[in-house]
Amino acid sequence: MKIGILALQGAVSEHLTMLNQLDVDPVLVKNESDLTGLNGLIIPGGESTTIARLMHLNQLMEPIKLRAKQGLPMMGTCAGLIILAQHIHEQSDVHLGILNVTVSRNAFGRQRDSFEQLITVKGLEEAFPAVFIRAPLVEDIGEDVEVLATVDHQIVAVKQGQLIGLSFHPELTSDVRFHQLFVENCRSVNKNI
Ligand SMILES: NC(=O)CC[C@H](N)C(=O)O
Repeated sequence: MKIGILALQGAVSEHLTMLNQLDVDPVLVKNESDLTGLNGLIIPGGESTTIARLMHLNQLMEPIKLRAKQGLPMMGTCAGLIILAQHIHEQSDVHLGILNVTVSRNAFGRQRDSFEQLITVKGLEEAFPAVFIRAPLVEDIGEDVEVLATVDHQIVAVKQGQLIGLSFHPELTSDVRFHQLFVENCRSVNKNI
């Protein structure tokens, strides 16, 4: 199973460390050719405007959008969630615009810049240590979007079909369960792998 990590800016090596602990072949995605044969794609945290600018520069925006429409599983963490979102609060331009949610950038930041909290996640038996850094919040979700986790009644993890969006950074912990969950998701889509 080949799992790509969009490797333009942000927490790329941290996602790589997580994938190296699982039974998959990680691929650093910098150009369109790196998308060939992928069974899943992770969009890391970092700075969403920078990642988006580099995606345009490297001509990755449209090819990734196309693959999402074809059903390639994707997981966006923090800035990655913003990149996936269909609507961004008080911002007219969106990036991939494929995940049916409205996100608000730096929404927790106004209260607490960064923090770690144990959260309950649908599909995980034990609580997960979620690391939030200038994190976006999911303000609104479409009908087909499932909420996986909340913090103080605010949505911080969602799933819509093959797409997972997280406000926090599972790659900044030593807990590999979210990556495992994503890989299982990729495996169930690519049943012959
Ligand atoms: N840690 C993060 O990925 C922060 C995301 C950042 N606030 C953004 O808007 O892109």
